[in-house]
Amino acid sequence: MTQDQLKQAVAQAAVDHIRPHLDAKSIIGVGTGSTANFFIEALARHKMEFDGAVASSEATAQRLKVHGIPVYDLNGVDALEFYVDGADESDERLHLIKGGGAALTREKIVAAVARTFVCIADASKLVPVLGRFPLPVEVLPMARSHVARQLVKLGGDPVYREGVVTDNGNVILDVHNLEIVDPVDLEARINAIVGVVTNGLFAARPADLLLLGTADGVRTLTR
Ligand SMILES: O=C[C@H](O)[C@H](O)[C@H](O)COP(=O)(O)O
Repeated sequence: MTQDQLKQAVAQAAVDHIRPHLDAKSIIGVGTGSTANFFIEALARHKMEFDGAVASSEATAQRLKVHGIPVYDLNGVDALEFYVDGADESDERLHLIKGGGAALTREKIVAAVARTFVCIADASKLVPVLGRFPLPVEVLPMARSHVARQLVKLGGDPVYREGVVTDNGNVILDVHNLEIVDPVDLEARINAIVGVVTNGLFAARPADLLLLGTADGVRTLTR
């Protein structure tokens, strides 16, 4: 199976998981990236079964609209039962690294509102210890050098993601070579640096369910 087929399989599994819980008033949180895009395609086939979606990026909002799914502003939404999104890495406890597509801040906000965060990923994303994937940190542009110096003090090698501006008008530092022994602690320490908007560790609020695409089928991991 190709990686895209694995992503398609988990996207379909996520739709199968949430469908029994949908009604005409349901609004679904939708993530960003290639795996989330497969989810949008699969979800669109059932667009008459729910009300609409909240998007974690401008790109996702655009794609949802193209598929005929109404997009709502998160501020007007009281509750989200589900948030479905991919990840760059997950450990067995469903702590994640996200932000390879620079959408981490809005993703973290939508995930915080959702009651259930369903993560969808192909098997290559499951790792024993987080950190092989460089950790994305969204930073206010004027604080870039200051934040980079603080990240070096934490043991990382930050690299400015040239040419990338987030949907929020900020920049990204990708932090290489971090030893992520305690993801919850590191998430909080990086977020405490002045100028950081947020970082791509989803550890204080991990996924609730990981649907993992493997050659033998979709594996379900829970916390
Ligand atoms: O900013 C992007 C997101 O965190 C994505 O969910 C993550 O990068 C995974 O993307 P993909 O499904 O394309 O591997």
